[in-house]
Amino acid sequence: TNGSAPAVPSDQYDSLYLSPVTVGSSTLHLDFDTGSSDLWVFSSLQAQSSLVGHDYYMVDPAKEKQGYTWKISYGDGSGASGKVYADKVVVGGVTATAQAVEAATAVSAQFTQDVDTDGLLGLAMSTLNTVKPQQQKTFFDTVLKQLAQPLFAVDLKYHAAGSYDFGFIDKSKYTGAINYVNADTSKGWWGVSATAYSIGNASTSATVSGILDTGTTLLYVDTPIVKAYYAKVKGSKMDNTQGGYVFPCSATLPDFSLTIGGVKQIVPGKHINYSPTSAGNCFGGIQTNDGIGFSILGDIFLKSKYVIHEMGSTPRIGFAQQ
Ligand SMILES: O[C@H]1CN[C@@H](c2nc(-c3ccc(C(F)(F)F)cc3)no2)C1
Repeated sequence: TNGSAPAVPSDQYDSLYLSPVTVGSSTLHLDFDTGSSDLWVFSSLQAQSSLVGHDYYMVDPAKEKQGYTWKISYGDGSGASGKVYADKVVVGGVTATAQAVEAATAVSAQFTQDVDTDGLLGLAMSTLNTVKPQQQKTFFDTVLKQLAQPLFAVDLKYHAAGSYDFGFIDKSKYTGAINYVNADTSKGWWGVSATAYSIGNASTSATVSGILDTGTTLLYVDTPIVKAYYAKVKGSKMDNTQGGYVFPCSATLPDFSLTIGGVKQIVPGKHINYSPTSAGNCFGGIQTNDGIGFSILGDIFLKSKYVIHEMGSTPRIGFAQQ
């Protein structure tokens, strides 16, 4: 079976995208994350006070994987931990009958406060799964053999609902050719590399290696590239209080592109105005990766494309223009 689930922006800035998932007998709204590999949910194991505003998984003790635990932390210091159950998970009509469901016993304040997010569904390689004593499969790995094609396609949109397709490529969601490159999955992520970047009409040769990450809001690249970009934005500055580059909301933002597989993957300038700040200017969608040594191609990069993640004998990534 194949299937498709909507990806709905959680707020007016596309901070994250939420998709409906049936877990056991509950329907939750999860953040599909191609940068991690745990399917974890808010659950009835938590204190009632932590569940206010959230949908949550009613655990069935008979389905517990006795002695299994999980604990995960994310780039921003948020995180969660808990116990593991084997239960039915349905995404867009695609059913995993005994999927490892990681039920939270504790979640960080950032998650408790984000009342729209009821958990995450990881879509990176299962080698990054945090369950002990035995690593568990992602939803995608669990359903892989029942899919017509071993792939899922990501169609995140700018200030609009998009979708995640499982097992098929939807021709109505893109124009032009799909440009495929091999994926570097050796570190557990969907890794790609670019041979150049461009700011407006000016192109610069550079090696930009990065991971595709639907769970990260912005586009994080090496500092010299960030500086070169905002040098083209009048009135922009690095604002440490706001935690990144900001600019006047009226500024005209140049397009940015990364050349992947010989094809320029363009991020429209409009997408790079992420949100207004509390200080009356606007926060950039391109920010520095703080020298972590690789780029994070998050939603700002992804939301103008249809991106196919194919787990064939050689993992590939296909880019097409929305
Ligand atoms: O680890 C990397 C894998 N992908 C990135 C990711 N980060 C989150 C996240 C979602 C929601 C929240 C909160 F609700 F604000 F707490 C925090 C982090 N989801 O994927 C980082």
